[in-house]
Amino acid sequence: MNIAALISGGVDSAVAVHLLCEQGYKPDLFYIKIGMDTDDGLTCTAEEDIELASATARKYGLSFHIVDLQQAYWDNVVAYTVDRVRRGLTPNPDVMCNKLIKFGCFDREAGQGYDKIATGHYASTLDIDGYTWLATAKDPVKDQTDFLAQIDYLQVSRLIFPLGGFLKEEVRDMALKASLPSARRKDSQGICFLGKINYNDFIRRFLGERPGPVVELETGKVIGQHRGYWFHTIGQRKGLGLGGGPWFVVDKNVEDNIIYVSHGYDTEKQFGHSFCVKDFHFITLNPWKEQETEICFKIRHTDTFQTGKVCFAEDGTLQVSSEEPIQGIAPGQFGVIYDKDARLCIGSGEIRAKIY
Ligand SMILES: Nc1ncnc2c1ncn2[C@@H]1O[C@H](COP(=O)(O)OP(=O)(O)OP(=O)(O)O)[C@@H](O)[C@H]1O
Repeated sequence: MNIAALISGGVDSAVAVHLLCEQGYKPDLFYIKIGMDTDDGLTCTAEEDIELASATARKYGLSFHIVDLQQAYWDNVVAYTVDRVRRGLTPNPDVMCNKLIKFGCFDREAGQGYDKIATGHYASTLDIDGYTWLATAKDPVKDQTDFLAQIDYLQVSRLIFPLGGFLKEEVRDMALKASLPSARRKDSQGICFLGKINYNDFIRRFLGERPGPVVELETGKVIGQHRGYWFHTIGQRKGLGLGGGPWFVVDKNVEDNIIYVSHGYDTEKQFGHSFCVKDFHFITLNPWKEQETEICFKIRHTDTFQTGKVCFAEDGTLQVSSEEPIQGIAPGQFGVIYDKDARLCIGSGEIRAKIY
């Protein structure tokens, strides 16, 4: 089998390569460049990544290639991110990077001659009745299926995730035992293009600042000032600069540039019981036969799943409801739906609205 392995310079993808080699495969290794060379302050730690990735390739006698997808990344993922933030929504660049760059543009540029594409994601695949499904990882804390929930059937049926059956500690142990060049490297944090800079600086660069009031939802009282609604997301607690907290962002008025907050950990306003998703994307197929089906779901990257039910409204909108309170439902976030046992990831869609 002909395998292309995506390697980042981090410990996870190096162990994925190690495991493939132990199974007798000789994958070709690919590093994707997505930082912007010409753009001060907005580059990733590419040099160190490339050094460690190529050292792993040398250790196993594998070929190593660099694929430059910087322009595609900026045209697709950065453009999507700025568009959503401008509209007052909460984007998820990692989801779009997987869909459009790692498994989209990469495939068109370099991946086409390969039977399988391997990555160091914590996820797995399961074949059931002749269909391949995206499935969760053994390590619930590291599970990354929520970041993969926009990939399509062609993509999932060609992917392999060698780390799916391991816990993070086991992966770190394997890296140390095999003396991998990246064994002692710290985990990377989220969004690559933000590698070195702060998210607010990134947003400020595109959208500038526009001061406006912070209003207490219950009383209508102005209790502070913000620098632009795009710096704040529903569910946010930190970085509001208000005394006497905790305060949570519970709503935004984009037209009038108002941020609404509510006080206290238990403030009901930060919870909902239901939300709707437009244009829900099924990764493999629609498995729901009943009008209403029990499922698990996530609306952000957490290590626990919530339980609930889904049904389709007449206009094709998917409605997700839960008896447990759902914290910080923010339009733009991906609602990721799993089967009832949180084993299979069924698909995802952007949250349109919280339903009261
Ligand atoms: N720049 C890159 N080039 C090629 N593949 C990448 C790159 N960045 C990430 N990947 C692939 O995507 C997988 C998930 O990346 P992510 O950054 O979300 O997780 P991670 O746990 O930090 O992985 P790692 O420890 O391998 O860096 C990586 O294991 C790797 O296979």
